[in-house]
Amino acid sequence: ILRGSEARPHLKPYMASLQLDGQHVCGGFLIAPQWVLSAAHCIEETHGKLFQVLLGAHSLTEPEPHKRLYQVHAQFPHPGSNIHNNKDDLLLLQLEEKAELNADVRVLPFQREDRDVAADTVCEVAGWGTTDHSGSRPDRLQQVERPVISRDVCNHRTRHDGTITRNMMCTDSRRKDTCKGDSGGPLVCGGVAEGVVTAGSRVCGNYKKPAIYTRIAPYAAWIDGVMASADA
Ligand SMILES: NCc1cccc(Nc2n[nH]c3ncnc(Nc4cccc(O)c4)c23)c1
Repeated sequence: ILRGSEARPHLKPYMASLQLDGQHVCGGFLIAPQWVLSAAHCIEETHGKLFQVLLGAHSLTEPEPHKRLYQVHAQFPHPGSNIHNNKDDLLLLQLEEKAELNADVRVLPFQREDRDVAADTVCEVAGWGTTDHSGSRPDRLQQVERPVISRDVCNHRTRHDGTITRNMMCTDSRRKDTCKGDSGGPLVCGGVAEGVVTAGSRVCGNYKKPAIYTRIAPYAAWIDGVMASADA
């Protein structure tokens, strides 16, 4: 998160840190006791490495009462996702067991009504992603508020030039923005997860490249289907 601020500890109890060999690589969030939603791009280059999910954390290193690392029982990247574009950039992770829910570990509801969030709506996004252009990584969860921009503005020739589909949404990226390691985290508008951070052009903090999110509502049936079909 570029030019945001430290989140109030444990006030975003749905936040997950996806870790490879003990290092934060992506965000994610708890959508059900045994399920975390993140971005499909987050499992690139994970072959053979230990992939774990940290819940209940504010600091990535300090001991905290309800912090716990979960093994991943199964991973379900969306079948339409691929490494060459941002389409269907969603990942469902089934934890080895149901997370113990408490003050620091809570499920976040996601939007099921497939209707665009109005432009200028101020939403918030949090993560342990890089906080500057030199790639500094924070120990404690950061957050930033960002206004939604319309798909038409985001698709302008000088912005994302028509690549933003109706399954995506954008927020203004002038100065304050998401960045490397924030992928997979939720864009929260009015207490509901409306989108999932996708890297897109990977540019951070440049107003000409607005932040892109995969909208969740169009995928509600896929999410429900995977959760229903996976073994208990
Ligand atoms: N703002 C959109 C967005 C959301 C999520 C992730 C991202 N960026 C990135 N995702 N993956 C990456 N791998 C390498 N570099 C990256 N961005 C980067 C790194 C250093 C300086 C800088 O200005 C930008 C990214 C960008």
